[in-house]
Amino acid sequence: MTETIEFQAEARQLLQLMIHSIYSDKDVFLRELVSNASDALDKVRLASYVDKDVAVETDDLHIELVTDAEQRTLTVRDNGIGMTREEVVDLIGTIAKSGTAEMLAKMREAESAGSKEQTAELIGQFGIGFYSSFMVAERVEMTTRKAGTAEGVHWESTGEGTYTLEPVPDAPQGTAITVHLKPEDAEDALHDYANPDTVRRIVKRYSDFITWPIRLNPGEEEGSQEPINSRKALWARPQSDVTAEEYAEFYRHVSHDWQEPLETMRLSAEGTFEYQALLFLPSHAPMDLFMREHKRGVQLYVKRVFVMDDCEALVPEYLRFVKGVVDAQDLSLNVSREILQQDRQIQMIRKRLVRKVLQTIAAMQENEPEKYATFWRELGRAVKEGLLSDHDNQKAILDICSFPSTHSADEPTTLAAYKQRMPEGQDTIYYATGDSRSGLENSPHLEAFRAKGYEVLLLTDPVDEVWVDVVTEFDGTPLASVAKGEVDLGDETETPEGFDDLLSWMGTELAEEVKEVRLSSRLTTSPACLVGDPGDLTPTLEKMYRAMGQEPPKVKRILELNPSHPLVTGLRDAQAGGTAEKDVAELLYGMALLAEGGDLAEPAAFVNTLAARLQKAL
Ligand SMILES: Nc1ncnc2c1ncn2[C@@H]1O[C@H](COP(=O)(O)OP(=O)(O)OP(=O)(O)O)[C@@H](O)[C@H]1O
Repeated sequence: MTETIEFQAEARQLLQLMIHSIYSDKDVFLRELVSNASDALDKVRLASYVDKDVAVETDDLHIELVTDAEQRTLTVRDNGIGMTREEVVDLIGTIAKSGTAEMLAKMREAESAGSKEQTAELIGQFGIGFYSSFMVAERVEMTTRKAGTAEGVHWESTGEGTYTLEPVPDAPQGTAITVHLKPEDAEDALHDYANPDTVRRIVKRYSDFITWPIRLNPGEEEGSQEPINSRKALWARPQSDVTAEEYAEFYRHVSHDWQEPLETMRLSAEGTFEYQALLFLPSHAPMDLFMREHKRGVQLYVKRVFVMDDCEALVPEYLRFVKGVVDAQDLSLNVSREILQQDRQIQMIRKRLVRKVLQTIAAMQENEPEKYATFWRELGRAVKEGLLSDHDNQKAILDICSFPSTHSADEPTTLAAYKQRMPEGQDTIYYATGDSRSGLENSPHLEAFRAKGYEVLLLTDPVDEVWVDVVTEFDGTPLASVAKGEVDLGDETETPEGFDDLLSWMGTELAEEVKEVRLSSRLTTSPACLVGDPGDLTPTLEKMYRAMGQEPPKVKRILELNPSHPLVTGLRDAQAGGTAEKDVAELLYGMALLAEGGDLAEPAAFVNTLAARLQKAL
């Protein structure tokens, strides 16, 4: 009985992109199929270790490639874990990946802008796996049987909207995918994938490191049982033996990222806790970096046997973009994720891995500033989370951070470089936090700092709002917000006198809005600004809480007045003469709020008060 089922909407859109083949390098479809087959073999071996009773065959695990020039087909077969009917529907008929909708939206944008390269780049970042076979196929057939189950299933589709499913009583364990090839088209870089030489070349190029034997046309006379790949685990080979290209291919295999890695790292330890690791930094932020369900972690192997993907225990959250493999010698293959979190050996490996990554970034910063700049632009936002969570490495993380500042419009600065530029008399690193650079640059809080020639860090990432409360100094120099606490810029000017009555009058009039009214030493041109106490929530943080659906505690701030501003001295005199009115105090407060880019609680009331005042002045 054959069933016809529709692809999920996102899957349909992705398939259309494949069929109309926006990706120029079509050979990669074979890499994707071989990569999936290799994963399936890893899984079946693990299943047999974990549960000795399941009826899985693990005798001759391998991948088979069969070409048929007459029928114009290429078949990729594995005797791995296979899929149940439900899994076929869930895994092949739908795309469960986070970020799909976003990626498709971006892709439509790129397409309507006519940028083919950009579309290809997006799809490369996303990774498309099995669907890439539709770049070269008129039709794809798949027969699969889940290891340990009795019945298989046959899947077939032209990629246009629907697929069919049919039970297969006598399917072998694992998955066979037959690609019915489109005609060869040299101009479109569509090679003859029914030609064994072509297939051999592609496997050598893209899949040589796959540890399972890949056999080409094994049943035939000219075919043989000899694998066409060299099967060496890259992380176990001497470093000098492995080429950059081999690393890059392996990176693609473990990360599903089609772009080159930014950095490759090797580490190993001998003795009681023996392990080897091969790690990569990506050259761009993965789609799901800031999504709740993002993946984290590297693959864990035990004595060359794959144990799990995304091993969280090996990588802290803030380094979730690190990809690669850790191969440990003395762990049980049966380990669960929970046990791993407690395992001493894993904790030690994790510690070293973190140090290695931080050192690699530091070296990049020192020796390859452009590469570092790329890294920081793409992934710095995640790294900064470590300032909060990884206390032991806080200093090392601070060292590799760079921040936009008033020093340069486009080049961020490290804290060390900031310190070197500090003029005589400045003993604090100043920063401002907020939504946008331009908002911060124009905020009244910066006035006195600018006047004194003090550089200010302009921190606009959401995470900046949080780590600044935890990190209080860098190399012995305190960090301070320009919008919090009292500032002492070391000026010898005397405290202006005669404002006490004004301050207490305004304090009373604005008691609903602010907790204190005081004179400011941070203003040169604006009449007033709002500041917080050191532990207070900032307005941006308040907004972030609201955006997450939480109502933060109401924080009253402090209104600071510029004693040399005519509006302030005028109001002082009016107050002394008994003619000051509450609405002027409210206007001053509203102006301070607007100047820092804040939102008025009642904009209409503010405008009415302002209009009435202006009328009087005309
Ligand atoms: N040969 C196979 N044997 C068993 N399961 C497979 C096989 N090929 C694909 N699958 C299953 O289908 C899922 C989807 O495969 P697909 O290639 O589309 O994406 P992926 O490999 O998960 O990720 P990516 O798209 O980034 O390559 C896989 O995660 C796997 O569970």
